[in-house]
Amino acid sequence: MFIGFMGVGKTTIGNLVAKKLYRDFIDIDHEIEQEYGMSIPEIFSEIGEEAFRKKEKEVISTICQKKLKVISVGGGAFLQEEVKQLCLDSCIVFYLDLSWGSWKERVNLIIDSRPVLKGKSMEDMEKLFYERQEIYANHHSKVNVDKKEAEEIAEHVVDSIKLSWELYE
Ligand SMILES: Nc1ncnc2c1ncn2[C@@H]1O[C@H](COP(=O)(O)OP(=O)(O)O)[C@@H](O)[C@H]1O
Ligand SMILES: O=C(O)C1=C[C@@H](OP(=O)(O)O)[C@@H](O)[C@H](O)C1
Ligand SMILES: [Mg+2]
Repeated sequence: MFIGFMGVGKTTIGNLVAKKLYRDFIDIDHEIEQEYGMSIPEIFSEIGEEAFRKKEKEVISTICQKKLKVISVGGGAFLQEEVKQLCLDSCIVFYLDLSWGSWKERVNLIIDSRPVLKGKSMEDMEKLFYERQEIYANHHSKVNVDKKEAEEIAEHVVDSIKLSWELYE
C-alpha cells in the first residue's frame, strides 16, 4: 500500500508496481469515483468531504481484506485513525516521501483535481503539507521520491518487496 501527500505519485507508482509484480492495482479514489459515478472534485462539491471520508473508510476496510493486491490510498486517508491502524495491521505500507521544494514544482499538475487544495495560497498549502507529515509518520517503509522518475521508484519498491520475500522464504 502507498501513502503520502497529494501528488507525490501514489497512483502512478502503485500502478507501475502492480504491473511489475503481475498483481491487481486498486486506487481507492478510483473505486470511490466508480461507486458514485462522479469525479473526486464532483464528489466533494456534491456530497461533501465528510461523506467522502465515510466512503473512503468503508472502501479501504473492504479492500484491505483482499490479499496480493497493490493499493494506493488518497493522501487524506490516514487522517482517520481507524483507517491508519487497519492499513498498518493488514498491509505493507510504503510512504512516498517528497520534499516541499519538489512538491511545489509539481503543484500545477494536480491543483485542478484536488479539491482540498482549492482556493489555497502557497503558504496555506505549505502549512498543510507539513501538518500532514504527522499522519504518515507510521509506515513500514519510507521511499524517497525526490528527483526520481516514477519508473525508477517503482523498480526500487519492487526490489525491496522481492528482497523481503526472499528473507521470509
Ligand atoms: N516521480 C515522478 N516524477 C515526476 N512526476 C511524477 C512522478 N510521480 C508522479 N508524477 C506526476 O505527478 C502527478 C501526481 O501523481 P499521482 O500519481 O496522481 O499522485 P498521488 O496519487 O500521490 O496524488 C501526476 O501528473 C503524475 O504524472
Ligand atoms: O489528501 C487528501 O485529502 C486527498 C487526496 C486525494 O488523493 P491523492 O493523494 O491521490 O491526490 C483524494 O483522495 C482527495 O482529493 C483528498
Ligand atoms: Mg492518487
